[in-house]
Amino acid sequence: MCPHATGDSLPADKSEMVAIPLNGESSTSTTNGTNGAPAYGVNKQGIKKRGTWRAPDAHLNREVKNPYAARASDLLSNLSNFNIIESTLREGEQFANAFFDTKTKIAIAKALDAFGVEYIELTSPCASEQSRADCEAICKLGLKAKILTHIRCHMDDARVAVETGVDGVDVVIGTSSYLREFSHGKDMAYITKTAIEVIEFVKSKGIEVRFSSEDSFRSDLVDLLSIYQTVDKIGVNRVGIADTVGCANPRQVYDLVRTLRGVVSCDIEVHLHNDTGMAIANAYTALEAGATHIDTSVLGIGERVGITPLGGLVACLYAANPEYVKSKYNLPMLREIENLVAEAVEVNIPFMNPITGYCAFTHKAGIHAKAILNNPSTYEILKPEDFGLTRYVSIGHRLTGWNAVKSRVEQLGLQLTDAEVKDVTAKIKELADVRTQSMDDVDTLLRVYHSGIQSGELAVGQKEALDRLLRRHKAEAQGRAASPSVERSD
Ligand SMILES: N[C@@H](CCCC[NH3+])C(=O)O
Ligand SMILES: [Zn+2]
Repeated sequence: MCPHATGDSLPADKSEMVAIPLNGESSTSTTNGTNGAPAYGVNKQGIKKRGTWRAPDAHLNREVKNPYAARASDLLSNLSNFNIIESTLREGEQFANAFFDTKTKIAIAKALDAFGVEYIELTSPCASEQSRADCEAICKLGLKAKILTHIRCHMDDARVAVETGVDGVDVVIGTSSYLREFSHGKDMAYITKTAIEVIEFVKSKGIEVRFSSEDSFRSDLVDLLSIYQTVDKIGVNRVGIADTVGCANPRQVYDLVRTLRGVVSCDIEVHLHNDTGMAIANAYTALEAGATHIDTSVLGIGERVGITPLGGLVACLYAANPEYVKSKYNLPMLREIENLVAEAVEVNIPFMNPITGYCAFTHKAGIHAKAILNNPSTYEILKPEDFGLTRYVSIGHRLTGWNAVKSRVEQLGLQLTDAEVKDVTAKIKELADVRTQSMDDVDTLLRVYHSGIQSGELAVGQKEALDRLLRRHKAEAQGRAASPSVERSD
């Protein structure tokens, strides 16, 4: 029997886990609710004890260290085999503040291509004459990414799209009763007939074609599966699911994608709006359920609050499989792309943005700082260096700890004992109770403290002596600022 099954010996990272009994259960009847196997370890007396957590499939005598490790259903998962359809130049153009001139569109397309997205989706050439010209210009750039354009499910649009030089055409039409009744006014029979016509026409031109419903999560499931099955049979390359109003939750996304995966053999794309903040989670779960393509935009810009953001999705998928994501994309380019788009649409990068938010790699609390300095993985799931960024430990505040201060002392090349570092840390906290200290303030304090110790004017615990040294330093600095001529040698 593997040691974990006895509950006596656990991997170190599980040793602090507490087995939580379900209501009214006896220890021996504890099950995981699916196969009758004990979900939690029991000792000989049948009493659950601290540290007796067991993986649900431990009864199979397998060495299972990670409760989230792959299960049979994970064979569907495309977390390590997906494509990004980057739609900043289509969905993103629908952001209220977006206006992209040709030069900006080309700069964004080139940056996305250098980052490594598999597809770039462009506004319909039927939207305006400039949109058509820009689409043609981007097709001529010779990028590695495939270029798609996005059209209504209509032959007039399809005829224009196939002449632009794109690698594929993304066709969309509303299927929910809301959109059928209040938007285009067509029934499912008409939609199906037109979809077949458009798909066969685009295919006849030798380019990719995707058929997507719109407002999929408020569409009738039978209608959806039936039209997807029809277009799959005539050889569509991808079918698309769109959470157009951002109403779906991860379980609904999993269920719909999983069901569709069993019905069609073509690729499955998902397009997820972020109205309730679910867009990244929904994209993740769509991949788990077997989706193959995810729509993104830089910073998530799009209609209303937009769609799955490229950076957030990359962060989430990096956490799932860092090596795969690193091998696929030029991660250090992410910051440049986000800055480019932020500037173009005149917004700031949100402070809580994954990866590039201004404090994404800043550690503050003393306990965190100490652990981070010993091993960054303690409080970081993303490695800043993989994104060309740097970790920062903030120390000029009342939550600071002496370990973080010691690290700064060493960076500055100062020699202080641990007792002295603790002493100067107390002073930082005292000052930070009045106002947060800048890095400059902290460095000055450390230098003054250090020279006081060196000269013998200061010893641990001599608060008044330290205050005197600080006052003297301040006066000298002010004197230098008031009479700069004393610095001159002539
Ligand atoms: N922006 C539209 C189009 C979706 C097409 C899927 N890529 C929507 O959210 O429904
Ligand atoms: Zn959309």
